[in-house]
Amino acid sequence: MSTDLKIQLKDVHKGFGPKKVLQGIDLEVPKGQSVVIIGGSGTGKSVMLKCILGILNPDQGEIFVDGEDVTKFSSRARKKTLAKFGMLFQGAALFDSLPVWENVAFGLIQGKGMNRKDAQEIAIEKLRRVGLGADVGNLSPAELSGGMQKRVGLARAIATEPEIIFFDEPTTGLDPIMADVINDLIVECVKDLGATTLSITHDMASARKIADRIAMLYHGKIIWDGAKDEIDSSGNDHVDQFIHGRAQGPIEMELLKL
Ligand SMILES: Nc1ncnc2c1ncn2[C@@H]1O[C@H](COP(=O)(O)OP(=O)(O)OP(=O)(O)O)[C@@H](O)[C@H]1O
Repeated sequence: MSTDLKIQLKDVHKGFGPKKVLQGIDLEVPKGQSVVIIGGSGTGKSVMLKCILGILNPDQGEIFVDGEDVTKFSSRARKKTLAKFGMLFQGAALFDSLPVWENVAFGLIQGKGMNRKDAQEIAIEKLRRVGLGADVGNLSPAELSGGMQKRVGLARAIATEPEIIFFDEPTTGLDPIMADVINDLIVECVKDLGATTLSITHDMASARKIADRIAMLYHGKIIWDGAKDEIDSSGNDHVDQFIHGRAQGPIEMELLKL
């Protein structure tokens, strides 16, 4: 594998019983690039991310992170690799039992063993980076609006200054303007860090903003992969239907089968 590739999937398959979800995924994410995976509900976007993170084991295929096949890792080696990742989950996934600053500092304290005082300082700096004042640090996540929670989730994702960041539906549940604000922040923070990112979303406005490259997942395979500027002239009917959100077209209604 080329050293310029941060993440590489080769012929990855994953199913659950008779249900085939991933059916030969090939994907390359070069260092410093932001790739967004689009695709309908239930097409396997989350399953793919979980395979890369080692939460799920693929049935077949290889997944390289920095040239190492993570599917063959021991749990200790996997933990080391996970330390390279930051994640912004759908719905921000914050712990209501912890104040905001401690949510942001979680990876620093638990993952890196940093003392609480230093971790708190970094957390407040990261909160500031995403437009939140130090006072927000002492609130409970339950006291925040959805947009603020996403900011906190982003601050947490960048707190350990990871080499790779996964964004899982980063704009879900936000109004279009707040979504755009979060997209801008994501782009800025990723640029600051020089991070490599892999994101999944249904939101084409978000994909267009945060991606260098877009890949579309359909029926277990990447059916189109190109620079984001090429997506409007992809020449692929499935891609066209998806990006224009048309009910009619070659894509079957996956929902009917779920
Ligand atoms: N642990 C599991 N056990 C059984 N089936 C699963 C499991 N995880 C996912 N699936 C199935 O795999 C398929 C793909 O799910 P996945 O969550 O990856 O879809 P997705 O593309 O991320 O969808 P969405 O955009 O709606 O979040 C679904 O049919 C789902 O039911």
